[in-house]
Amino acid sequence: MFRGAHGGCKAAARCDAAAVSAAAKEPKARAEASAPALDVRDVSIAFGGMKAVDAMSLVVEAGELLGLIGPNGAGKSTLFNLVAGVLRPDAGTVRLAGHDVGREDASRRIGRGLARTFQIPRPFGGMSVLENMLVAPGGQVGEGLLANFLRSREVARQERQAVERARELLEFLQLSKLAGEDARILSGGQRKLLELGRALMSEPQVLLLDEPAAGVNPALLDFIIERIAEINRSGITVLLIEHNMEMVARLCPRVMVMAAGRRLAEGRTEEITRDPRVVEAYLGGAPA
Ligand SMILES: Nc1ncnc2c1ncn2[C@@H]1O[C@H](COP(=O)(O)OP(=O)(O)OP(=O)(O)O)[C@@H](O)[C@H]1O
Repeated sequence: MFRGAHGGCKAAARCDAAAVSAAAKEPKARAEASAPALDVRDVSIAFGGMKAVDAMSLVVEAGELLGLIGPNGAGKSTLFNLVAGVLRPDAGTVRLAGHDVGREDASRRIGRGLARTFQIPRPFGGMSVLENMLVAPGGQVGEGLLANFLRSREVARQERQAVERARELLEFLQLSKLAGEDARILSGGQRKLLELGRALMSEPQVLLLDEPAAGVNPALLDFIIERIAEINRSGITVLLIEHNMEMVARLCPRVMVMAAGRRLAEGRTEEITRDPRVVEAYLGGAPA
């Protein structure tokens, strides 16, 4: 992704959908044509007897940008962890492009085209912004060390490609000027952008975004919304957890609402956000 035939993103604002996604068009993990990008069925997990996710089902069609909303503690991030393979469900199935990934760990799921961001981005301090981009997803720094050890022309070529891709993504995210800076100097919003860039490095087909607007100033918020829209237009399926309803309204034609671990409502965003049950859940009432 973001390494299009045009030779990269010379101007971030012009980094269009064609440049955005080689990945979405290159069928890395070739999907069954009709299968949803993500299909979660009756998934549950309990922590110490408390059901954080309770028989939750959710379908995201290929190319869709679905919002996942709900009050604090509803189970949204836990659901992401179940989809990403960080947590194993007590019951239920998770399918990516038709493949049951229940037995696969997080790195296998990344290999199937799944990527995610975290609610609180934690860039590697002491490393530059560019170096952060080059750390394998999940922080597998060891891969870089091994690559150094086994250096060959092929490895060197792959590394050059990765650096090129990282630079294009930084351009796309307007972080190029900061490429050589220690990632610790980034603002909250810039950290969110770096997190997004790191997720895009693996050329995902399905992207899970956990509150990309949290702690972002209004000026940067517009830019992040625009970039997420561009990523989705490139063909990448997006599942977006967000409390910022402006972002949800602008990006998501459809939303799923969770409360107390369960699906509370689902449908067109403008209708769902007016649904009295949803309003009640946000005001602290328990779901019916
Ligand atoms: N590892 C864990 N151990 C114990 N309880 C957990 C764990 N992870 C989540 N929980 C609990 O599960 C419930 C759901 O939490 P989760 O973070 O998934 O909610 P959320 O909808 O993402 O909330 P928020 O919008 O505040 O991020 C909460 O009660 C939380 O305290």
